[in-house]
Amino acid sequence: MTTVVAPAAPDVRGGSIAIRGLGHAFGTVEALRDVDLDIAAGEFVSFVGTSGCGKSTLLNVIAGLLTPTSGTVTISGALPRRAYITQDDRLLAWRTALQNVAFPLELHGVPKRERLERARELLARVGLADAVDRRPHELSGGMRQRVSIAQALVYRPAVLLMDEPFGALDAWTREALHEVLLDVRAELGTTTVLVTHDVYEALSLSDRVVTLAPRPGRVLRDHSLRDHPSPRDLRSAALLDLHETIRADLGFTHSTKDTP
Ligand SMILES: Nc1ncnc2c1ncn2[C@@H]1O[C@H](COP(=O)(O)OP(=O)(O)OP(=O)(O)O)[C@@H](O)[C@H]1O
Repeated sequence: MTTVVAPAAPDVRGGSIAIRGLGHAFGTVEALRDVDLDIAAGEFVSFVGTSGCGKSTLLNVIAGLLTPTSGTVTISGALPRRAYITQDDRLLAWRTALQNVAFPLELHGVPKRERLERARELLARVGLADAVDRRPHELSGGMRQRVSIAQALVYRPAVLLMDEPFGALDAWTREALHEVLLDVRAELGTTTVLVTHDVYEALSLSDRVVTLAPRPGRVLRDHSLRDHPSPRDLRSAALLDLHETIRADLGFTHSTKDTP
């Protein structure tokens, strides 16, 4: 799903996110408790944690789709443009890939020629230049997900929220999309929050990896990767050590280094 929330001045770059004393309960299920987190404008932060620890709930609160039971989320900028990508695409079945990608621009009155040009450019970046005229049912799951990613990026979001966007993709497509994401982020200064189960993915993309503890979900640790500039060698001793530390945060006791 891709939601574009609000238009903003064209020069908006990034948007900082301040989370204070955040808690959320679904009835008797306490999903989040006392989450305090600051994400700077332009920063790339990943949330990792075991299944059910509250990652999606936290992202949904940041997206404004859920009202927290307690605490606040403040995103800087008057009306920062936010885009949200989940694992399931929500493309419009009767529209071509090009028309789907152009759709957020259409909603905000961007002239037709410009919106189609931008949509075409984004589709080319995600490797779908040859599929612009196909409708969703004529695309594979991975291709549909790439259309969703292009649709999220076409609007040049100040804040990009992603919930397992690459989970269903093959390794090559995933790697290619990582590069697109890093390039777009470098160009636009987009503040990016990624929920992922893949610790390597988090380590290769992020400025910070935040681990969450379950029941109730809360911030366990906040690991900075500022000292590891991109592109990163995930086989370097320092990153393998950090991978182990994050696994230990999540309660895994067997080291991947022990695996023959
Ligand atoms: N709509 C809902 N109603 C009731 N409980 C919910 C609802 N959504 C989430 N929960 C519960 O809140 C907790 C956190 O769920 P959430 O989906 O945020 O976890 P997650 O870390 O994203 O999990 P996963 O990695 O498996 O996607 C879980 O115990 C879940 O069962």
